[in-house]
Amino acid sequence: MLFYIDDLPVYFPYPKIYPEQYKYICDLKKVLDVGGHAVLEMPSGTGKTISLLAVTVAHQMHYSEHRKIVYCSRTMSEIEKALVELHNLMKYRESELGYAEQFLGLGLTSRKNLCLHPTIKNERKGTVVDEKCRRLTNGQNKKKIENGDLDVSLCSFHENMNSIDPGNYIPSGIYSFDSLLNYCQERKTCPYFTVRRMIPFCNIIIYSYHYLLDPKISERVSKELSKDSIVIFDEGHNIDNVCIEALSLDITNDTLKRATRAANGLSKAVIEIEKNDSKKLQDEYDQLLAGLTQSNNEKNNTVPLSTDLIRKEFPGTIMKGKYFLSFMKRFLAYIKVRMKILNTICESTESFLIHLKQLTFIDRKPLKYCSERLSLLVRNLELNNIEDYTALKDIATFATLVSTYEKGFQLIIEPFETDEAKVPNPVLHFACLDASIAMKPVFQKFSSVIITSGTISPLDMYPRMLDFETVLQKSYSMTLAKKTFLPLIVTKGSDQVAISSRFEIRNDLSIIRNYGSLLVEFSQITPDGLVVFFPSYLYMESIISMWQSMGILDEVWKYKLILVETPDAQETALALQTYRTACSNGRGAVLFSVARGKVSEGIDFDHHYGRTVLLIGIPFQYTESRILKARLEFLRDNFQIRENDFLSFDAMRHGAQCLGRVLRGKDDYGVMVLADRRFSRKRNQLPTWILQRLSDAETNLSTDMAISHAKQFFREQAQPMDPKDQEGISVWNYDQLLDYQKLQRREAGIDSDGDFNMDELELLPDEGLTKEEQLALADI
Ligand SMILES: Nc1ncnc2c1ncn2[C@@H]1O[C@H](COP(=O)(O)OP(=O)(O)OP(=O)(O)O)[C@@H](O)[C@H]1O
Ligand code: SF4
Repeated sequence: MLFYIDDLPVYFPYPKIYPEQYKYICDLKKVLDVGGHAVLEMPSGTGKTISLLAVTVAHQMHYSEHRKIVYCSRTMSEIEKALVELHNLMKYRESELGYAEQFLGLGLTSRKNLCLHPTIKNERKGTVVDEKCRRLTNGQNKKKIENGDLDVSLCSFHENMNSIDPGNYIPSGIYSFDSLLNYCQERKTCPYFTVRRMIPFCNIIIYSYHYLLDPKISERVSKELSKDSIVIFDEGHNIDNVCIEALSLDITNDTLKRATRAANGLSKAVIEIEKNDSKKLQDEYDQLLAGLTQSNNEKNNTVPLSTDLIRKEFPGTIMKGKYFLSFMKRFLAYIKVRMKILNTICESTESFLIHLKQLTFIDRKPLKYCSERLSLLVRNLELNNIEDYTALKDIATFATLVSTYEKGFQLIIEPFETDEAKVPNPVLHFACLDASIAMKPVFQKFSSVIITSGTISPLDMYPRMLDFETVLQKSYSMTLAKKTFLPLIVTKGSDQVAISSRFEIRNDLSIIRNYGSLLVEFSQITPDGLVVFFPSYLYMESIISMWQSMGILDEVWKYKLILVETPDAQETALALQTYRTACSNGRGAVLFSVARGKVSEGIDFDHHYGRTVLLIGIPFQYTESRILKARLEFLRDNFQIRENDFLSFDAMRHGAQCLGRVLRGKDDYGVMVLADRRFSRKRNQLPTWILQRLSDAETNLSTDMAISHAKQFFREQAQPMDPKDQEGISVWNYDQLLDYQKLQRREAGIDSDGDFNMDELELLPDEGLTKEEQLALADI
């Protein structure tokens, strides 16, 4: 359907629209008009993706600024899904407009997924694909390969692109990853570089958060995006964790061993080359200077520096390869000494650097360049076995990060892996505590950033944690013609003993038994698929083994097949496949999974794949973790967010994410069981759309009461529903949409005396209205 918001024609590729979609689109338009950032919560499965695309594409195509759209999503499958929706949208626009618009929409993922090189694409690790590709595509190496100084052949897919104009690597259109690979395979060009180099020419680029949030990557991939681009973070409820992970790393004894081995190997290689091919080292040195001069002049293009000045500016200790390696060995030796401890140490980056300087005379400045310096050395010395250098790369990254950021980080050195361990196995956690560090450049650079998700309550937590201001924070409710999902808070078993996953009591036999009978009863009454979420793997394992000894699993087995999520991705994929088969063939299945795991974040259990979701306990983080403690302290001191507020916000957002898995659209239905007595108190932190459907009578149920509510719900859902019943309530056809718009106009046009304000009415555009409506308005 085509409708107008003010003067903006919005093409929407479905014959009907959900009321919340329309309101979401209107708000997005306002945000784009005024500029500024927004946090929006839209119920799960109500077509957030298409709404975002429809309004941003409409905005881009209609207004002269033609603002580029940068759409960030979390996983490759979600990126693919967005590309499919975009493809449908553009096809619909074409059919309505009568011509195909010049529009390019591409998705970017790693080289590992997009490489076509016959041997490199088979490498298992992404880092190896990256490094091998860089060698074949790096300008200087290319010269050497062409001169015969380097014994490898260039990547033909990359070379073939030289004869094509950068704007013509791919014709306009929307390309899913498969169609991109097919097109490039045919033309013998590289899909990865096609997308990277086409970013300036794209109308919309869809990629993962990291390309924008990770400073190590965004500098290379996203620097050409213009300030007025519209940036969208879909599924943004976890954005703070993505920011933190991008700037955190762990160093273990094993990392140190491998890094030392790599540094020794590199030193040997340098000595060898010095003897046999000293020109190579001189070349490496010259390249470093040339590279530094270029990057410096790109960054500060007003004051170009000469190579001589750069030489003075750049720390001499790491200028030449061999000096740099002895510098790295000194740094490694220092870390080794620091990790020989028996008690946990927490310190700031500042105190780490002071201590480092006192003991080793290493300054902050050379540390800053370590990461870049090492990459160049490994690349230019043309060493094979790139995997051998990954640990050294981690150390160099650590050196760069620790010397770059002064605040918002903590070094935590723990002597033992777990609290019970007796044999030391130290870990150095370099933990970023401040998510706003990675977000800051994004908010500074782009004028409109939209963070949206199905579960992002409480909304005001995000502007506080990420340190930005919004022009709009809004949570949308879900319009339903009949109750299609039933949230139930179960606080006690049928024997009236309270149930909870609280650490102190979670292993009580009565609680385990009550959780067990809840599971048995729900397996009995749930048609097809039942998904159970536990707060952690540890708890899931212990409760499963206790259920086994109590005979509970045998009982569940009578009604459903039992499958379990594990940390291994392949095992989990197999379990999921079997789960789906059992749901489809009528056997029915239970899937045990964990909140914060892969299943809870990215897998949809639509229709019969998920008729009940059972949340066993509140998924709090492990509060004894020192990293978490440090983060809580940081949030309290800097953003005035109290520890408990953050912990319960974090647990509830992950809980809500699990609940949302089973409701994937208006025609879907399911029961959401929140089984922990603490949910009763914390229910206000649930997303508005869930809270609105939670009646007071369902917030303190025992197992038997919950079962009777659920039984009745399933019975009602089994009655056939006429889709017409939904019309006007949870879906609007075109006429109903116009009625609503008219109503809105009327409301806007009524002045304080209750009369129509004719001036205002005259200002309203009459596009989008039928002839009769325009006449009716004119009559008024
Ligand atoms: N107006 C509509 N009419 C019919 N189907 C629609 C409509 N809007 C969206 N859909 C379809 O509904 C499905 C769910 O949409 P989508 O995945 O975008 O939901 P979502 O809000 O992003 O959910 P989540 O945030 O949980 O991923 C999609 O298959 C989409 O094509
Ligand atoms: S240029 Fe493209 S095809 Fe060639 S190695 Fe790199 S990613 Fe693979």
